[in-house]
Amino acid sequence: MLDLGDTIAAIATAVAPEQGSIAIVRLSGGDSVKIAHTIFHAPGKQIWESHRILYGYIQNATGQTIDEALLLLMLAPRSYTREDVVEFHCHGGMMTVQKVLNLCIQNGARLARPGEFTLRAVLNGRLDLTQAEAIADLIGAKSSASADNALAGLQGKLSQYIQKLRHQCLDLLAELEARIDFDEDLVPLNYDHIQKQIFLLLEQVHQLLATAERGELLRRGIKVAIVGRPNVGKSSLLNAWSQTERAIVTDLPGTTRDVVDAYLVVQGIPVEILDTAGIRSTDDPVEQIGIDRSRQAIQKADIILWVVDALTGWTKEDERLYQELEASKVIAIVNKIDLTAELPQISQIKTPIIYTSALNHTGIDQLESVLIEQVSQGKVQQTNVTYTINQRQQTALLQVQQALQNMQTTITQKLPIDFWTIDLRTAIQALGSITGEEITESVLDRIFSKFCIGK
Ligand SMILES: Nc1nc2c(c(=O)[nH]1)N(C=O)[C@@H](CNc1ccc(C(=O)N[C@@H](CCC(=O)O)C(=O)O)cc1)CN2
Ligand SMILES: Nc1nc2c(ncn2[C@@H]2O[C@H](COP(=O)(O)OP(=O)(O)OP(=O)(O)O)[C@@H](O)[C@H]2O)c(=O)[nH]1
Ligand SMILES: [K+]
Ligand SMILES: [Mg+2]
Repeated sequence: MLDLGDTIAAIATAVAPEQGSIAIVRLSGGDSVKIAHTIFHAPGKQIWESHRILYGYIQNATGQTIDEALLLLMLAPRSYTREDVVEFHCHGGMMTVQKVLNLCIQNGARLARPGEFTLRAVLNGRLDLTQAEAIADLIGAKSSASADNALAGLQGKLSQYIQKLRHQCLDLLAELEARIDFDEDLVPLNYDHIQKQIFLLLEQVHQLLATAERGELLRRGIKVAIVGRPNVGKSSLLNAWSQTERAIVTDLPGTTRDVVDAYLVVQGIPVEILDTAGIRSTDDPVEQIGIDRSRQAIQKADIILWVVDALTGWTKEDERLYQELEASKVIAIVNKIDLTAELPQISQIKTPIIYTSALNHTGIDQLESVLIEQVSQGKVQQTNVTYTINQRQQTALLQVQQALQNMQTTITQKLPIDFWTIDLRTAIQALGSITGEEITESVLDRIFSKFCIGK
């Protein structure tokens, strides 16, 4: 399944027509250098040494030149995968890299699966699992804060913390096992001291678990749908907020037909905003499809901005549609406050209310802070740690927490030490699964299948 003996090949850079002045094809494995010698011709007296760049031509079997290129050689173990790695730095675009990749395959390499270079880096001990997961996060980062967060993971901050916890558990296990084997020769166990140690371990686990929510927000971001009756200023709000002219604005109700999206970053969290067609009953089949899409956007969104016009306020129709929504997901927006000195009071709803003028760009700051408050709902705790855990790591840490809590009970009930160690071993195993010290192939598959090809 892992096929570590193969030499793998992939395009390591993004492939797009007429884009990317340089593109990289990468080889890793025992035959990399042999394949490189076959297809790459370096004129003159250039030396094939590790961490050197060679200049030359990539040629096919008939001697035809495919590209003028640079070759970077990184010999085992001084490479990303710790295997022999060869990179061809070719011309960009679509055709050349594809031809060079094919040439590598014809000469004995196999196409790499998604994440397979990084998988090899893990299996060869250069990265642990948390670092590999951080690499996928770094590539996928949509805000500077999420990139910083991923980089902290890549630099091993999270894995050091987990290793420290695991070693504390292992030390405790050793102490307990010594009692099982040579009870008579040792001083009696100090129960209070052991309970204290477990308490401290649990506190650290709790600290880590508290980062999960923010981690999820940073990685995944949030989706916000702007909805409401026609002409209340939904598209104007999208434009004002994103400081673009993404959406068409006119004074005609029913202007927006399709869902229009814009992307921005709020307090480090990537936010996708969806502007939707105004909801009303209509005979126009095109408008009706747009309204169906508004309803789909409502389903997909984490937060719904329900916009009303300050002049008309909260109408019966608003009330009817609002009843269909999940109130905890809604923020009410009273827009066009520049048109009236008397702001409508909306007493019917428990949802937060923000007053804006898309025309004058007012109320946007307040909208942002209420939005972040709403999505985190106090669950995003500010801790002094820079890294965050992902869902897989959270699941494992919850197992650790459960096992340590079980152990507390076992001790309180004065059960024999053998029972304590069972719980402790469970905790140790779960901690090991986070960094990859104790891991199964199916877990590896699940993690690396989410990677892009060439990484
Ligand atoms: N062209 C290119 N750029 C790249 C990568 C790459 O693989 N190729 N990387 C891929 O992710 C990242 C850099 N990561 C790398 C990590 C380690 C080694 C490496 O050769 N390490 C050896 C040698 C170190 C040394 O000589 O001191 C080692 O650690 O033993 C290379 C790249 C980002 N940029
Ligand atoms: N005075 C004032 N006018 C606004 C404001 N926001 C929007 N408008 C105007 O209201 C009209 C409708 O704005 P849109 O942004 O197209 O409204 P919409 O909700 O997207 O409309 P549909 O897509 O048709 O549902 C336009 O003439 C806007 O210029 C505001 O804050 N103040
Ligand atoms: K409109
Ligand atoms: Mg609109």
